[in-house]
Amino acid sequence: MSKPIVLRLGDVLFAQKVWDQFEEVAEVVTIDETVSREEFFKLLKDPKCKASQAKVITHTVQSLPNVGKWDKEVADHLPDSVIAVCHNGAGYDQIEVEHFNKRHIQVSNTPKLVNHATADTHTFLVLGALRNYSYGYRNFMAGKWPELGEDAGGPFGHDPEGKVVGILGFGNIGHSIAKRLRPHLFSKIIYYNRKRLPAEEEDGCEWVPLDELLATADVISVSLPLNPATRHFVNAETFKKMKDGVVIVNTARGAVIDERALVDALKSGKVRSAGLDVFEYEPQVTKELMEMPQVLGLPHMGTHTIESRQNMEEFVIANARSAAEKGKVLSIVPELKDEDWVKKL
Ligand SMILES: O=CC(=O)O
Repeated sequence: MSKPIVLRLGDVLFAQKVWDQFEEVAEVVTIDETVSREEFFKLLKDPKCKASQAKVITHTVQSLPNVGKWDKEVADHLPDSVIAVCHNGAGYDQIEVEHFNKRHIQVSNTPKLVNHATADTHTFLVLGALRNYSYGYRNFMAGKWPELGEDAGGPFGHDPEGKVVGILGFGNIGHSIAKRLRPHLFSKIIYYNRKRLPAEEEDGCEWVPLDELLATADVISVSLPLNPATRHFVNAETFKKMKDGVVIVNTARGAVIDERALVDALKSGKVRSAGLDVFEYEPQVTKELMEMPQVLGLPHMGTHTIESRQNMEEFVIANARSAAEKGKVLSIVPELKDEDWVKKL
């Protein structure tokens, strides 16, 4: 019997050994992540290219600049043989799931494995933004300490003790963030999800209505996935409802916050400082945001550790293997879980 064909779109950084093991049971066809969208479509239709008979496709964000979003056009170009797209990442906003749903193609992501690294990054940004480290660091790196004196001109920051943290989006990563923030002695950690969690899943945090979170949190931690319902969830109107001098931290997706409104809120002082790992138009960053000393920024490094990336790559292979061998991925994205065709798999 011939081996199922797995199309790998994108580079392997850490999990080559596991890919090699997978190749004992699957025929892996690699397409370089630099392939253009048109070229990718051509390969999918070319009967001489094994990609045209793929059963499973693995996908990384590295292909995004060239192949672009996985939208209706991509879904429509996939051969009928494809049953699953296995994405490497917890966030899968690059894939418009509804179009794959229509074709009964499963989409999987890599939840949970990113929790620790993302929550560590988040904690760094919360403490750094509270303490105004970005001011001092920028001046320090520019060699201005001698001329600017104490702290190289950085204004005094704030201690976490006694402050309220409000987590927007209390999922896996939100829980990991709460765990890491608790030892820093914030007075209270509150959260907002559309649905309140059962008490035993709240980890000592308290659900509050959205407006109450906005009005009472000293630090707002953004941990919502990006989808049509959460795009610009934080916008000019929500900023108005926040405390004056609030600190905003985002390690989820840039577009959950309206970046233009954030710039205005930082300019007016409504937002005192921000810790940002993600940006609405990344890798482009609004110039004004980049230049503000009250912004502690990172170039989307939330999961940038060897351990996390290795775990994620290996889990993509586990998903692909499960799809190739059993017809069903291990971690189907939540939007598809309750679909009848998925339940029958
Ligand atoms: O941004 C990182 C991820 O989605 O895993």
